[in-house]
Amino acid sequence: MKIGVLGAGAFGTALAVALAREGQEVGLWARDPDQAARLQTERRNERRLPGVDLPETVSVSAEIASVAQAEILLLAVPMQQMAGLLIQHRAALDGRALIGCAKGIDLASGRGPTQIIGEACPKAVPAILTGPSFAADIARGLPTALTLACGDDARGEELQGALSTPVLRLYRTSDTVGAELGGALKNVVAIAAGVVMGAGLGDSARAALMTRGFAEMNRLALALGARAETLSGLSGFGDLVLTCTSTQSRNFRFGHALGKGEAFDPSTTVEGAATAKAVSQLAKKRGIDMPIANMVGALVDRNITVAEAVSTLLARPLRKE
Ligand SMILES: NC(=O)C1=CN([C@@H]2O[C@H](COP(=O)(O)OP(=O)(O)OC[C@H]3O[C@@H](n4cnc5c(N)ncnc54)[C@H](O)[C@@H]3O)[C@@H](O)[C@H]2O)C=CC1
Ligand SMILES: O=C(CO)COP(=O)(O)O
Repeated sequence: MKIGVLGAGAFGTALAVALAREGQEVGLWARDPDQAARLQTERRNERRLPGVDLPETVSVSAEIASVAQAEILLLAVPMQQMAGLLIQHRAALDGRALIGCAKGIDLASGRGPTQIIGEACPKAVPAILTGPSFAADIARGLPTALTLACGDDARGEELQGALSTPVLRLYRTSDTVGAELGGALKNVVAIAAGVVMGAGLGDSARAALMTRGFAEMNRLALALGARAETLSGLSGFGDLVLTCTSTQSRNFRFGHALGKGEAFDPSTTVEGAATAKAVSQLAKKRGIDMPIANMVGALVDRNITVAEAVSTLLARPLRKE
């Protein structure tokens, strides 16, 4: 089955490499014609995925219409760009199996990837691929387990089969809400974990933060219709552990810089920054308590200092676990 990957950043390139290595024919779309031409001739994406060669079965193009002819399309662009991309290229994309790979909530609409896909492309089959997986690990062929969520379970099963490889193991669910909220919310908690470590508060504080962050993730996700077991799976708990404990995570590193009072490269994709604000808005509307997400949103906007954020969290009333 031919696969198209839209977005030639770290994750899109890594997925293209992993699938092509198994003999799949993969079209990779880069919106910038110069970048597409460079990737096609140099066979490397040194900026986003250094040191990894593109297999011969990956063809790179800046023409979305040709890549969009594939049976399965993976959308590997940042969350805040996804709605615009789908609307701009609706004619080429509607009616296809569109698998969102972004981990976030759209700040303008409060929606996650599958809802954004469904609204922009009503005839598409929306799905999401998420779970603990650094692009660099996938590209190196290291073993990785992911969650593929599709509301139509029969289509989900087809996609699971088409996108699994011996080292890329996809588990399947029909709980798209849980899968996308797990991936989005863990990025917010990963920023907070980075802040804790950057500010020198220690491993015990990070463990406490992760645990209370997980409680917060569940609170919002269950209120929005997610299943608890999805949040306890790869897309929630699994990815929370990965991103809160690894310096490979950009969200963690961004938080670490905040905690240390250091600058951070603004061109780096940090999904949890906008998503913290989107989450705070969603939670506020529903009267759900999300103290960690609120703090991360305030820190990102520089409305509060790290010291104030920590003392506010520690001063909350004592309560039952
Ligand atoms: N890098 C990783 O390890 C993983 C990333 N993800 C998710 O994948 C998504 C993308 O992340 P990365 O690839 O890592 O980011 P990245 O920053 O490496 O690449 C993003 C790419 O999207 C392109 N892009 C941005 N707006 C676009 C638009 N409107 N049209 C076309 N292309 C556009 C950029 O040019 C860039 O090539 C994020 O939501 C991230 O959370 C998920 C799992 C792992
Ligand atoms: O989602 C990821 C790993 O599962 C990648 O995390 P970062 O976006 O924080 O680098």
